[in-house]
Amino acid sequence: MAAVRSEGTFVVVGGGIAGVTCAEQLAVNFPAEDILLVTASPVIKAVTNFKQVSKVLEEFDVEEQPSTVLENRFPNIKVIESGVKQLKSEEHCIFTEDGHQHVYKKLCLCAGAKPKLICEGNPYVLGIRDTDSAQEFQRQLTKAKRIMIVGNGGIALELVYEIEGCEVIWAIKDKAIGNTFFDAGAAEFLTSKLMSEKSEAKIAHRRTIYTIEGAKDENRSKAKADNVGSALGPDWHGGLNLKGPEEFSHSIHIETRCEVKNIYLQEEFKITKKKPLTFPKHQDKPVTVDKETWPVYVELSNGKIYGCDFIVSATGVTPNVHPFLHGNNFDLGEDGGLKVDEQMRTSLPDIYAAGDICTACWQPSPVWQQMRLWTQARQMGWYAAKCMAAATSGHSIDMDFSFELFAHVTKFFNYKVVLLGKYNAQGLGSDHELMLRCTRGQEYVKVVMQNGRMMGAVLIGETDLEETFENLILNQMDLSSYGENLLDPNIDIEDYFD
Ligand SMILES: Cc1cc2nc3c(=O)[nH]c(=O)nc-3n(C[C@H](O)[C@H](O)[C@H](O)COP(=O)(O)OP(=O)(O)OC[C@H]3O[C@@H](n4cnc5c(N)ncnc54)[C@H](O)[C@@H]3O)c2cc1C
Ligand SMILES: NC(=O)C1=CN([C@@H]2O[C@H](COP(=O)(O)OP(=O)(O)OC[C@H]3O[C@@H](n4cnc5c(N)ncnc54)[C@H](OP(=O)(O)O)[C@@H]3O)[C@@H](O)[C@H]2O)C=CC1
Repeated sequence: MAAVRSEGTFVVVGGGIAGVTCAEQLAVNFPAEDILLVTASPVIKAVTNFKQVSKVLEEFDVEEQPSTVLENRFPNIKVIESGVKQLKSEEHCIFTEDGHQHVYKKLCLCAGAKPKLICEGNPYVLGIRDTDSAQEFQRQLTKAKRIMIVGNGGIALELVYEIEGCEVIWAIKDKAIGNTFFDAGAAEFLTSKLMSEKSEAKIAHRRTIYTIEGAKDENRSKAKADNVGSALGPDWHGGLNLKGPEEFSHSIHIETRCEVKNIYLQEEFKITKKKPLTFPKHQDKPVTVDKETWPVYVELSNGKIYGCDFIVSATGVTPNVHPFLHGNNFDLGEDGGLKVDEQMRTSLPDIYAAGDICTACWQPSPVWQQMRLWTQARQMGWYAAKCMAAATSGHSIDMDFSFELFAHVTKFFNYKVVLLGKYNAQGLGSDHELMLRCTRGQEYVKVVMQNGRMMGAVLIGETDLEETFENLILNQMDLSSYGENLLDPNIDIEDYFD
C-alpha cells in the first residue's frame, strides 16, 4: 500500500481519557481544522456524567465507546484506529501500523502506561490494565482456588474486596494496607470495617476468613453476598464477575512487610525440595483449600512459600514511552514518564504530553502532586489542548486551577474516600501535625496541619467535609486558634468558616 502523507494538523496519540479529552478540546478551539486522534485501541474512552463536586473535586464515569460516537459529536475529529509505530520528531511526522504517515503541526502524546510487573514474560503473573487483561483475569479466576496479589495500591485494594470464592494471599511491602492512599490509621479503620461489615452479612452459607500475618486470632465472619460488582472503581470491575469456584465469600490472608523473592513453576519447585505453607494454618478451623500441587509457587522475602494458581502483579505502572518513541531525545522523569513543563510541553518542539505517559516537572503548588488517575488524565488532556491552542496564537496561559490542589474522590471497601492536598503529609518532613476523628464503622477524618495551616486531609465515609476542607487548604487560613475544635463533631464547621 502506498504511504499516505496527510499535511500538518493537530495530532493526538491515544484514545484514553487524556487523549480523547485533548482531542475534544482542540476540536472546540479549532472548529475549522481537522483534529486527528490516532489510537491503537478499537474503542475510545469517554468521560460521561461529569460532575464538578466542589471547586476542585470532580466525579465522572468512564465509558468505552466506538470511535464513531466521538466523530459524530465532533465532526472535525477524525479517529485513526492504528498504533503509532514510529515518531520522527525532526520531521514532525508519525508513522502508523497501517502504513500511513501523518505530519503534525502540534502533537500531543497520550499513550498512557502499562502495568509494571514483578516478573515479565511469566504466564502465571497477570497485570490488569485494560478490558482484555481484566477479562483474562476474570477467566482465570473462575478456575482458581488460590491466587496471590502483590502490591498495595488501588488495584489490590479493589480486588481484595471484590474477589469471592477464591483464597487470596495478599503480599504487601508495608505494615498496613493501601499505602498509596492511606496511613496506618486509615488502613486500620478500613480493615476493621471490612471485617465488621462481613459479620452483618445476610447470607449464612457464605463465610469470610480474614487474617493478617502476625495477628493472634483469625477473624472470621459472614459476608454480604450482594456486594459483587458494587462500584469501587468507576467502571472496570462493574461488569466482571470476580468469583472463584469455591462457595465461601472472602478468604484473605495478608502477608505484611515482604516482597516476592522467587517464583517457581511446578516442575522447578519440585527440584528445590522446599516446603510450601498450607493456608490458612489455624488448627481449629477448616482449611478452605488444600491442594497437593499448585501451578506456581511464590517464595516471599519473609521465607514463606505459597502455592497458588496465579499471581496478580498490582505493582504500579510504567509510562508507555517505548518502543514507538525510541530514537527521539525526550527528557524523561525519574518514573520514566515524558517530562512536561507548566505548558504541558515535552522537551521536543511542538510535542506535548498528558495523562499517565507524562511526568509533571513544573514547580507544583505546595498542595498538589501527580498521581496517575483518571481525574488527572482528564485535567491534563484538557489543559494540554488549551496550551496547544494558546501556543498556536503565540501565547502561553496560566496554569489551570485544577493543579492548585490535589483532589481525588473514589471508593474503597464500599466507602466514599476523599483525598485532598498532602493527604499523607507527602514531602512535609516531620514538621507537621495530624488531627484525627474516627467513629468506628462510620467515618475516618484526618487532617494534616503545618504551621497552623491545613495542608491535606483524608475523609472516609459520608463526612460532608470535603468542600470546607478544600477551601481551608486553598486559602491557607491560619487555624491555630481553633485547635482541636476543628474536628469537633458537635461544631458545624461549615457555619464556622462561612
Ligand atoms: C484497573 C484499573 C483501575 C483504575 N481505577 C481508577 C479509579 O478508580 N480512579 C482513577 O482516578 N483512576 C483509576 N485508574 C487509573 C486510570 O485508569 C488512568 O490513570 C487513566 O485512565 C490514564 O488515562 P490515559 O489517557 O493517560 O491512558 P490510557 O487510558 O492508558 O490510554 C492510553 C491510550 O493510548 C493508546 N496507545 C498506547 N500506545 C499507542 C501507540 N503506540 N499508538 C497509538 N495509540 C497508543 C492506547 O490504546 C490507549 O487508547 C485505574 C487504572 C486501572 C488499570
Ligand atoms: N480507586 C482508585 O483511585 C484507583 C486507582 N488506580 C490507579 O491505577 C494505577 C495502577 O494501580 P496499581 O497497580 O494498584 O498501582 P499503585 O501505584 O496504586 O500501587 C502500586 C503498589 O505496588 C507496590 N509495589 C511496587 N513495586 C512493588 C514490588 N516490586 N513488590 C511489591 N510491591 C510493589 C507499591 O508500593 P510502593 O508505593 O512502596 O512502591 C504500591 O503499593 C495507579 O495509577 C492507581 O493510582 C487503580 C485502581 C483504583
